[in-house]
Amino acid sequence: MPRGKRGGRVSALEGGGEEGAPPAAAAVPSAPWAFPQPPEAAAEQVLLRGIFEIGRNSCDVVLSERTLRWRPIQPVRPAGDSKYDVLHKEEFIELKDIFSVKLKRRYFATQHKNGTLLGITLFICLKKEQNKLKDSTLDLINLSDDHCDIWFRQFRKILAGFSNRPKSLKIFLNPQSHKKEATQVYYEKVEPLLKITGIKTDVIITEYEGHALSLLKECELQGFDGIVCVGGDGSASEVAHALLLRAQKNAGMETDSILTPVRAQLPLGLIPAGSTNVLAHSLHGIPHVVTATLHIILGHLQPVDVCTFSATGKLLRFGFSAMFGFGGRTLALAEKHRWMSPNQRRDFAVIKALAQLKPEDCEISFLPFNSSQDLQQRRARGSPKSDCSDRWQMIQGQFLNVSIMAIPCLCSVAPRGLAPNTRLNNGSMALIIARNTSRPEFIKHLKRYASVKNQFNFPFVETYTVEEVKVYPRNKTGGRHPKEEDQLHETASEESFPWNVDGDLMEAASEVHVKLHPRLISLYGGSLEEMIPK
Ligand SMILES: Nc1ncnc2c1ncn2[C@@H]1O[C@H](COP(=O)(O)OP(=O)(O)OP(=O)(O)O)[C@@H](O)[C@H]1O
Repeated sequence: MPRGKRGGRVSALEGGGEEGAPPAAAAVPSAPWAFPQPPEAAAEQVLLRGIFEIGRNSCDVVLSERTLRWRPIQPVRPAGDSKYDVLHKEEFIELKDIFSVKLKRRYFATQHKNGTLLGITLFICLKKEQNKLKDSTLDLINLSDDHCDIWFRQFRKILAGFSNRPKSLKIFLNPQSHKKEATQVYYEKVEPLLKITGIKTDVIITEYEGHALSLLKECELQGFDGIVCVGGDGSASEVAHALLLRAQKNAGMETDSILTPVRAQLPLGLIPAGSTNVLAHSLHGIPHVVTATLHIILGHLQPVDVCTFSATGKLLRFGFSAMFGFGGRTLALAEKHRWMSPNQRRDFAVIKALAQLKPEDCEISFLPFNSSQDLQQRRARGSPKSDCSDRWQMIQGQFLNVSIMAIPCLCSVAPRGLAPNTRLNNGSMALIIARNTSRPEFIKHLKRYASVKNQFNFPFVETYTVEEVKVYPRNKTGGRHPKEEDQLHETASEESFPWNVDGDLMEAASEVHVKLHPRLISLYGGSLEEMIPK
């Protein structure tokens, strides 16, 4: 039955709603955790049926296995009055969008206990435009204690049945992120929602770079259902790396050389509060604090691909994306000017790196992604490495920038993503290479990221879908002018090259080996495939 005729999804319940906004049912396409259509009422077992006042109408309310439906009770109507059908249409919410229930009471000014019962308040998650989630409430008014008690218990029972929702979270908060607003973001927007839901929290305010990493090596995680990071990409990536490192240690693996790492034991939630929030943006389709919080509360989990970065056979770190060449130098310059505001130092670093634009003489070997089922199965069985040795390809030359990305890397300057053809968990990475070209051509390529045009449609840009990459800078100093040398030393230490790994500076002296590990970590978030492109 078409949804429009059946009725709307809690459209009238948002306390007047947003001005000019269409009803939620019409405006909100289904997300991956939503049924595209409400389940047929007839097919569902009815759990409770009763009368509540909803939005000033006395309603016939039906609670079934998956939905809560209500329809205003109509007086006997003149036959054939079709207006009534439209005015008194059925509305519904899906139970999986409810995240808390409370008894609603009225208290007088001096009263702190035993207020007058008014009914039940449901706390629900609404899907809005552009992948945004919003919290809202639905009041079911009925003054009868017995009536409300039965319904309240039933809602509590339903909520307890969502076993994937976290009950206890360990939270790492970087107070220095962006313009130092992470603390305010957490206490004003995140904590109130966690409190309403009854989620227990242990909040740790990080004191220095690497603090979360060192705490996560040792701290007690028994009893926690997930970890949350409040901050930007640097913090998020540090916590993800720490969680994965801990998982390897717990599994008794040598963390120096990890070929097939084990999965992280706890899921990670990312609350975007930094100057760059590429990870959270890629995960949620939007860098929005309430959306991120609601994904955590509702236990929406996404398995996400992760890379290992190794040099001379030793693990350097886990990460989701990397840039070498222009991207690495820009970050190195920005880090040297930390005293500037985040936006200032980013703009300054981009301009300076462009002014000093230099290609890197490199050899790049890569293993192209092979999606064939046979190969995937052989790999799952742990077949020897030699199986794919003949598939390695090698390119060499002068490269301005090399990007290796396991996730789409959505951000404000590239709303479709730095690697728009990659997904969070498609088992492959994008290798994007910009060969040497003139500065104006390279700038044109960079500017394309912000537009809807294809940023890769340049003769000097090559893209590959890969599983592994080895980047070998051939000669750091050979043939350079002394002045160029000085400029290089401004961006990296003597014998190493700057890499930008998830917005963090990583310096590596020799060949860096990047390998993709499918679905290595679970992050709280929606699936980008199902999200609405901007
Ligand atoms: N109390 C602290 N003081 C200084 N640095 C910290 C502190 N806590 C964490 N850090 C480090 O700050 C770095 C950057 O933080 P984060 O990514 O959260 O913010 P950001 O504003 O996005 O940063 P950036 O300007 O680097 O993009 C992280 O690498 C993190 O380890």
